[in-house]
Amino acid sequence: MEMDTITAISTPMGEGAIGIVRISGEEALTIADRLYRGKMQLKEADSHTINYGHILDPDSGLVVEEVMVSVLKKPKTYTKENMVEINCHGGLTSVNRVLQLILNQGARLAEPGEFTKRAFLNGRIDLSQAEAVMDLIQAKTDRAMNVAMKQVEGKLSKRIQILRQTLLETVANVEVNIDYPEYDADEMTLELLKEKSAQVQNEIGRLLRTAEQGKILRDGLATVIIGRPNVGKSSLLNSLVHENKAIVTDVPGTTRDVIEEYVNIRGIPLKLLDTAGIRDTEDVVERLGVQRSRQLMIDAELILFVVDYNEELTNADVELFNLVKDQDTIVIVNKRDLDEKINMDEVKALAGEHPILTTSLVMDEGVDELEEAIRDLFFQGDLDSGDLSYVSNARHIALLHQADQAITEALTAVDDGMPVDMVQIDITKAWELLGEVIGDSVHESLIDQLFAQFCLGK
Ligand SMILES: Nc1nc2c(c(=O)[nH]1)N(C=O)[C@@H](CNc1ccc(C(=O)N[C@@H](CCC(=O)O)C(=O)O)cc1)CN2
Ligand SMILES: Nc1nc2c(ncn2[C@@H]2O[C@H](COP(=O)(O)OP(=O)(O)OP(=O)(O)O)[C@@H](O)[C@H]2O)c(=O)[nH]1
Repeated sequence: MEMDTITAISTPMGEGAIGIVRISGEEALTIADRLYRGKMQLKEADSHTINYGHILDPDSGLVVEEVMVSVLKKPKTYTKENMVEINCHGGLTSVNRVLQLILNQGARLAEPGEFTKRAFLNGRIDLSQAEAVMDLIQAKTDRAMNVAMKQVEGKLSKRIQILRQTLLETVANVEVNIDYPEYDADEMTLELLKEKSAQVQNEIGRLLRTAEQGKILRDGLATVIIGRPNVGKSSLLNSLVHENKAIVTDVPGTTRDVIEEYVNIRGIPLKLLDTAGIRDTEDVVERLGVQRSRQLMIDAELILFVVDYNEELTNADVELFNLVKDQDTIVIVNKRDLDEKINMDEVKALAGEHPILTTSLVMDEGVDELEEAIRDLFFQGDLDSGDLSYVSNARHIALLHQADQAITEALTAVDDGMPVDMVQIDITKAWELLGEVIGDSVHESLIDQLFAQFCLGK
C-alpha cells in the first residue's frame, strides 16, 4: 500500500535556535528538491547526510531561508519511507513559511503522531513500542524515561511474543489431537496444555505485578498533603518542591483550582495535588466537605498527614485521619525543634500500621527520611534491581488481565472434562488478546485513537 507524502513542524511552536520541518513519503525528496538550492540535488545526496543550502520560493525565485537538510532514504528511516528534515532558523515565521511551501508542492499536513503511526504500519515498531515513544516524551523522571526506553527498544514486545509462541505451540498440539483422535494422545496433550498454560500464567502474573509500579513511574504517584491549619503543610510542600525542582501543571478541564506539581522523589515522580479546598482553610474537616477536595483525597495514592509536635492531638486531627486511614498514609509529626506537647503514644495508637516520621521543616530535618519512607512504601528497594520491563500502560494491563482470565477458563474446561476443541478456543483467545498488546489484529479506530494523542510532528 502506497501512502501519500506528509509533512509537519516537529519542534515546539515558539522562538528557538532551530526549527525542524519533517517530510515523509515517496515524494519527500522530489518535493524538497523543488524548493532546495545547494551543492547538489538532495536525491543525489547519500542517505543519512546533512546538506547545507537555501530554500527558495519557486514562484518568486527569492531565498526564503538558510537551512541544513537531512536526507534519509528508505527503508532505513524512522518511518521506513523517504524522509527529509529541513533545519531552519528557529522562530514561528521561518518554519511556517517553509511548511507552507512544502504543502504547496503537494505534501499533506501530517496528523498528530502520523510519522510514528507510519513506523508502526510499515512494521518498524509494534504498537506497544509506539505507545512507549509517547511515554518517553512525557517522562517526568530519569527512571520513568529508562522504563519507557526499554519498551521502545522492544523489551516488552519480546516477552509478549514468547508468551504467544508458547500458546501457539500448545494450540498446535491440541489440534493434532483433534485431527487424529485415534492417536489416543489425549492424556499427554492435556498434561502439556496444563503445564504450558501455567507457565504463561506465571509470566503474565509477574508482568502484572510490575504494573502498579510501572503506572506510578509513568503517571506519577498522586499525593495529597493534609492536616490542621498551621501544622506545616505549605512548609512540607515547599521543602519537597525546592529540593526537587517541581514541574508545575494545571489540570486541564478543572477551572484551574487543582494544581499538579511533579517532584522527583528518588526516581519516583510524585504528583503533588493541591486545591484551595485542601490547604487554604480555617476548618479543614469542614472544608473537606467540598466535593472536589474530598474526591482528590479519596483518589490519592499517597496521603501525607501532618500533625504538630508542639500541640496536643486534637479531635480535628483524629477526624481527618479517620477519613484516610485506609489509604497509603505517612504520618508526619512536624516542628520537632519545639517542645514535645503531643503525646507520641497517642500518635502511634492513631497511626496503627502507618509509618510515622518526625520532622522539623524549618530546620530542614527529616525530609530525607520522608523521601526514603515514600520510596519504601511503594518500591521496597527494588527500584534498582535492573529489571526495567515494567508494564505501565492501562491498555496493556487490561489485556494481560483478560488473557490471564481466558487461560483460567481453558484450565477450568480441562478440569471439567470439556471437549478439547473448547479448550482450544480459550487458548486461542488468550493468544489474540496478547497480540493486541503489540498491535496484532487491533481495530483501525483504536489505532487512530492511540496515535491521535501524540504530538504533532512526531
Ligand atoms: N532529527 C531527528 N531526531 C530524532 C528523531 C528523528 O526522527 N529526527 N527521532 C524520532 O523521532 C528520534 C530518534 N529515533 C529514531 C529511530 C529510528 C530511526 C531509524 O532510521 N531507524 C532505522 C535504522 C537506521 C540505521 O540503522 O541507520 C531502522 O530501524 O530501519 C531514526 C530515528 C530522536 N531524535
Ligand atoms: N518551629 C517550627 N515551625 C514550623 C515548622 N514547620 C512550619 N513551621 C511554621 O509553622 C507555621 C505554619 O506553617 P505552614 O507551612 O504555613 O502551615 P500550613 O499547615 O500550611 O498552614 P495553613 O495553610 O494555615 O493550613 C509557619 O510560621 C511556619 O514557619 C517546624 O518544623 N518548626
